[in-house]
Amino acid sequence: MRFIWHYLKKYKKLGIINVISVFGFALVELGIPTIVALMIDNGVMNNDAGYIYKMGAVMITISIIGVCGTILLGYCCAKISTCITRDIRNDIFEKVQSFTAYEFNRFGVSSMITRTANDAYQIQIFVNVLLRTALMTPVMFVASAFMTAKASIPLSMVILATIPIIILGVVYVAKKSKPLSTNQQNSLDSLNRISRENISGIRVIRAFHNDAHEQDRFEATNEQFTGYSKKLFKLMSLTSPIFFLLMNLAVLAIFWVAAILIEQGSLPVGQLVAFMDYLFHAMFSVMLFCTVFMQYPRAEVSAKRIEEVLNTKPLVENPKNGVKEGNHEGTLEFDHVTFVYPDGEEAILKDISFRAKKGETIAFIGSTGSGKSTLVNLIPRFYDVSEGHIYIDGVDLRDYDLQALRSKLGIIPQKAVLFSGTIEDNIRFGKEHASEEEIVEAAKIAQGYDFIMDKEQQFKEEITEGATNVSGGQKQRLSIARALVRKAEIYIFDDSFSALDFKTDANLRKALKRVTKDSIVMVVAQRIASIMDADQIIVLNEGKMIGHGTHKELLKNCQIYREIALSQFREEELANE
Ligand SMILES: Nc1ncnc2c1ncn2[C@@H]1O[C@H](COP(=O)(O)OP(=O)(O)OP(=O)(O)O)[C@@H](O)[C@H]1O
Repeated sequence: MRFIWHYLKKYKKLGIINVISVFGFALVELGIPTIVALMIDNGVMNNDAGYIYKMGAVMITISIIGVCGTILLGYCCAKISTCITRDIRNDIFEKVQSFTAYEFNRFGVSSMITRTANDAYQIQIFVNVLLRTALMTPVMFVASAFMTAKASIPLSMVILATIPIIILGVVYVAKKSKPLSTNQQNSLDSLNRISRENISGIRVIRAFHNDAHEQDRFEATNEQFTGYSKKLFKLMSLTSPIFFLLMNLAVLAIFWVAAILIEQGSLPVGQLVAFMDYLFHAMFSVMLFCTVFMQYPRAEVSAKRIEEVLNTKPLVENPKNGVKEGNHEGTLEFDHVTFVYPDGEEAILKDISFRAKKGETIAFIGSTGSGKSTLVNLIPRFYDVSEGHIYIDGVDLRDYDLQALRSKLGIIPQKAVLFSGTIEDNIRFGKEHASEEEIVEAAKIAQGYDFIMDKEQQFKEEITEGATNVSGGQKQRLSIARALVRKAEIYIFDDSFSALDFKTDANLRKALKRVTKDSIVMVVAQRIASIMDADQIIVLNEGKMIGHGTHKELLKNCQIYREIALSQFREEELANE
């Protein structure tokens, strides 16, 4: 409830209008039966047509006020509940932006989507019901209970007897529905995860003939989700008929007592009609309140799941008053860096030290799993070092404002990711206000210009979801162009040349040389040919630097580098270098 209150506070004005319309609505709902009673007892019984017309006019006026109140109430409830859901979604999205891979792994992408969409929607439903009924029902209940007691004390006693039974029933339903709601939301997470995996991995599933297995897996989880949903709906749908049964029994008892009272002459007929109306409102208020109470556990589960995301402290935090610029020398330095993944035990990088300056290309090579990607991922602070320091222009990365730090970098990740939109949009992602010339130049350096011009719409060609209408190499070239357009101080090519053919790779490196004179270029590669021109090459093995030098130096003094080189070139080719 604290969570919902936190968001409700923002909409105070609408909340006040909501409360006023609730009171107006209650006044109208209870005013009509009073007028009907007066009409019957004073007008019909005394044959006074003038009195009936007068009361009829009052009734119409009150009804019009009632309609206006109801419309206003509906408007306020809808506006507040949808705005709150929008705010929650925005907050989740903003929070998720600050997450590192560790937090993503902790929640899972599918669960994060369910929390943003489905859990936020559960809150919307609850807030809507809460504003519409939770405020109205106590008002209606107290007022109609007062009116029923005023109309007839003996008849009111009959209703009083049914209330404890209703309360007990509601508490029982609320207790039962909470674990069911938790299980339902968790199985929805699993269902989304399997759907996601199946849709994105459809080609692999088909290639391995695993369609039937995946179908079974999906059906089992779907069955589980349906099971929990059915139980929950059953529980909810049973409450309504049982409640009406109770209400009808109470009505029966009331008529029985009323018949005796009328016969004794102590209850006028008009009072009975009004009483039945008050009773209906009182009971209906209780029922509506029960609905809020029964929906509360579901909303509570969703609120907890959302709060879990919002209260997560990311491993990497933006420092307050972070440094925006260093000494402008154009240097990058690793100083005795050791790194252990947050959920790991062993160090993946051990005591790494090197220095690079602008205009230089520094390359990293080593067997798979030796820590190359981990090393370059420390520069944009996807993770923080466990020991040691990394400096850019003499400033420790942890002291930089995160946005300022990342704006210095042009990253080309191992797996190229493109977004839906045009080719131009995707390149512009690197620099929002890039001119057309800059975009074309970036595409040319990335060796992407020719294939872009071959497309029907050229730079305006739409990239489909999942970038299925471009090849692996084309995707990679677009992601290189996206990084180049920002004219970064440090470029990080994380095995980005592997999807390119040898000729394109060579042309790209040649073109890069021209435009990266004032930048540091970091290249992670598997192919010696891609890095042999680098100013420094670092050879990694099980997280340790086992070689550091130029291609020629390493051929002479690093056994592992020589072995890698010999696996890709003949001895004579290396000798001719
Ligand atoms: N998020 C993570 N949590 C825990 N361990 C990880 C994580 N990411 C990578 N690792 C481990 O860290 C080690 C180094 O991985 P990394 O991706 O840096 O290697 P690499 O040299 O880039 O390999 P490749 O050439 O195959 O890309 C591997 O043993 C890997 O299993």
